[in-house]
Amino acid sequence: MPRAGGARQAARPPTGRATAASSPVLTARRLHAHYGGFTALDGVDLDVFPGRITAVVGPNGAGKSTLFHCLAGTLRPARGSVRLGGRDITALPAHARTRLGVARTFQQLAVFPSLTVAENVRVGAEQGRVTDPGTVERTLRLLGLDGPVRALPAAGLPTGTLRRVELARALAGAPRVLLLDEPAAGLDTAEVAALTRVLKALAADGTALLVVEHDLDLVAGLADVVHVMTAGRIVASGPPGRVLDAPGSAAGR
Ligand SMILES: Nc1ncnc2c1ncn2[C@@H]1O[C@H](COP(=O)(O)OP(=O)(O)OP(=O)(O)O)[C@@H](O)[C@H]1O
Repeated sequence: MPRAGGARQAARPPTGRATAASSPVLTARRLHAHYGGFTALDGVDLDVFPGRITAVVGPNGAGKSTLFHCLAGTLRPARGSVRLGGRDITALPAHARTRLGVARTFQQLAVFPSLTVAENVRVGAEQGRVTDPGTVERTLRLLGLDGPVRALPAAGLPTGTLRRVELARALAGAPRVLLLDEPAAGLDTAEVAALTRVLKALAADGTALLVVEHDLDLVAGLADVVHVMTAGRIVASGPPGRVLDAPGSAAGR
């Protein structure tokens, strides 16, 4: 992945346009979710700010994916609310949230194998908040997909490239909020470094990012604020240096 232009060197504190945006764009309040009799989310509050990278970490089974699904609209919480800007979107399905500017990537890659790279990205543009052909080209360039690879079918491309295609697809609709589920899964060290630069550049440009990630070193180098989940609750929040390295941290670094 090529260097993204304008990437910030440091993620903290937010700079540029982001500084003025002090109110959260996406908020979750008192979210509860159950699977049968099992409580997976037990009153989660979360704020996602424009121009910042917010990370959620925690041990297996903590409820991270359940929270992610509630934000993306693929799971309805039993109680609590999700708001985008001032609007209550708790009852809106995923595609309606995408239209309003909440884009996501998937832990299991989700691209159309028979479509080319550029066609996949165009699909994302059509599903998003803004349909602007220029956005597709800009996004392909940002992710280093504007060379010959743009005309190749997605089927058979390496994981690192497909992760970029998926990210490009999510970005092509010019989202206000980008939800990333394990974005570094399957990437090598160089690809993770390149991904980090792209995500920081997006945040510097004002996008709100939420990352659910197992790789705590990536989170340490990426996030402005980290929330640690355990047993369906957020048990610690703060800058990565404070939260991840705290003695006995539930983040487990
Ligand atoms: N569809 C389901 N049916 C029943 N239980 C589920 C279901 N999905 C998740 N759970 C349970 O809910 C709890 C939270 O799961 P969740 O996947 O949200 O955790 P997680 O923090 O994302 O874990 P991981 O890091 O392993 O992905 C776990 O105990 C899990 O077994």
